[in-house]
Amino acid sequence: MKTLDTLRATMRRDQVWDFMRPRQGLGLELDMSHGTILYLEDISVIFDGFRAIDHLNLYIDAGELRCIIGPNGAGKTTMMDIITGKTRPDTGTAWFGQTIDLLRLSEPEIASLGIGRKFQKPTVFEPLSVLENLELAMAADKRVWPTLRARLTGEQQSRIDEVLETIGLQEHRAQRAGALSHGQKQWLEIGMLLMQDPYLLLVDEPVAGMTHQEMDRTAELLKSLAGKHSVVVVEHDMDFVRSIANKVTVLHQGSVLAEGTMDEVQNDPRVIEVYLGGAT
Ligand SMILES: Nc1ncnc2c1ncn2[C@@H]1O[C@H](COP(=O)(O)OP(=O)(O)OP(=O)(O)O)[C@@H](O)[C@H]1O
Repeated sequence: MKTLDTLRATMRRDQVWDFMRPRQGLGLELDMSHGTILYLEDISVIFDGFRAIDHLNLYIDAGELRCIIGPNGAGKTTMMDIITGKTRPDTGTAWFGQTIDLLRLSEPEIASLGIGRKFQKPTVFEPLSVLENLELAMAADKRVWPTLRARLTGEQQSRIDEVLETIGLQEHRAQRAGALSHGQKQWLEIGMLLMQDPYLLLVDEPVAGMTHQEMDRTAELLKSLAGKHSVVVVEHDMDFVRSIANKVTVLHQGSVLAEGTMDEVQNDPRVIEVYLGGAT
């Protein structure tokens, strides 16, 4: 644990761990009794007169795995930014479950409610081992720090083992994160988010730069998370989307152009015209 102490002394936790903060202190309880975890309704975002999001409506079910596709500039990143509180919409509403108004909460508060975000580039701590990275993610909960300093409790150890198995890095637990392949780093970062047991995971272009084998493994991983978590994946790789998606939402010019199974959206003439073209 010496390395962890050194890191704690040098890093600004509020910067690095905002997205991993434990859900505590807000007194807000997620109510998914209607089966929906996220409601974005009539959302618009205007940047310098340009409508990046235009009357967007999007509903995500509890436990579903949703893929969001769309051409460059369609508003996918801006939509994720609204969910996490990074960007405030000019109009519209964003509810987490039945009762939590996301637009009234700060970015760290939203993260602490159990909305985790994985950006495209992996941001693991390269000098630390896989295990230490997961311990650190768990240590985002300050209450765990005194325990970590001594030894992990049985429960904490089992949680780490469970996550290591989910991300398929059991054999690499002692390996330095910097020595992992690109794909393994991405899985480790997903594992770090899982240590916080998020309700909703937002994943941005998870397979960019991956080998085919890594893509297959990532598909399995994301599919295994559905049910236990709601997962929203933004991805350009159509083969990958086809391999994981039940339901696909196509964004275009800041609103939903089409929604349905991969076959439905791929055969939708409007989608073919603005996005897919001959690319599939
Ligand atoms: N801070 C900003 N100021 C001005 N315009 C912005 C800002 N952020 C995004 N935009 C514009 O809003 C539109 C939507 O951008 P966004 O990044 O959400 O699209 P995207 O679907 O994620 O695209 P990509 O697939 O290329 O990542 C784009 O035209 C972009 O240039």
